[in-house]
Amino acid sequence: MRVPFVAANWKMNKTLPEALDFIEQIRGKLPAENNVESLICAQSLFLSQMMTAADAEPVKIGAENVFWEDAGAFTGETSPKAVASLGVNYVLIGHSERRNYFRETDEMVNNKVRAVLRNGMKPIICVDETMGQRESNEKVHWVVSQVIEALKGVKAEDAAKITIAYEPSWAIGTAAASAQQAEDGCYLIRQTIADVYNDACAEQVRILYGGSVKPSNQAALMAMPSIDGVLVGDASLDPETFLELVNYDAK
Ligand SMILES: O=C[C@H](O)COP(=O)(O)O
Repeated sequence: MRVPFVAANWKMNKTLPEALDFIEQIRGKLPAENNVESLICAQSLFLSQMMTAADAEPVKIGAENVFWEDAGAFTGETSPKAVASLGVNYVLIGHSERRNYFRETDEMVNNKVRAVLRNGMKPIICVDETMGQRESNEKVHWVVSQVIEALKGVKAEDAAKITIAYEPSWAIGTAAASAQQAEDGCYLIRQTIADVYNDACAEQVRILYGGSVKPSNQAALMAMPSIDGVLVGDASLDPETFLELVNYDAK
């Protein structure tokens, strides 16, 4: 049984006071984590303070990125080992903004996925798709190849710790994919995991949809059989809206 998952990606937004104020505003209003797992991924520089502030709350705090080496001469990078030492559970890997603006390749994504797992954390692997790729008839679907490449060298027992987010960049910050388009992408990802590993593993992996999710379109998305949750950017920045998203099944 996969627990529904609502994950916020704050991206490069909020100062430390704003982040801590957000935690105060959601305090005591979150669903129990065995009903809906909730997560806020924020800038690494204030993860520690957020972890402390949210310690007694069911919401988890995650990172938006890490480097693939644990330590060394990599000025300005964020060590996965250091992030794990804070007690962080989840790390977003391979977000389309990282792939597009910072030229992260499938190989880098794979290295980061393995670094996150090696340090006892859980990766949320984002796979992208442009409208051009969606409409082309390439033999190997773009989404499929990103999943296969991201999971190279990952053992089946670790694969169950992974979450995959289908985030077509044509739907980020613009108009969301329809629930059926989102379902098609998530279904394809689950089939790919079954092909790479097996059906039991594919049944355990949670698959999220991301791209212009709001309280108004969330229910239709989450009703789809292959969609276990949502990864939310803009709409997650407002505490009241975030509460609506995580308490979607209490409406
Ligand atoms: O990680 C989140 C996605 O980039 C979606 O962002 P958005 O909800 O602002 O479209």
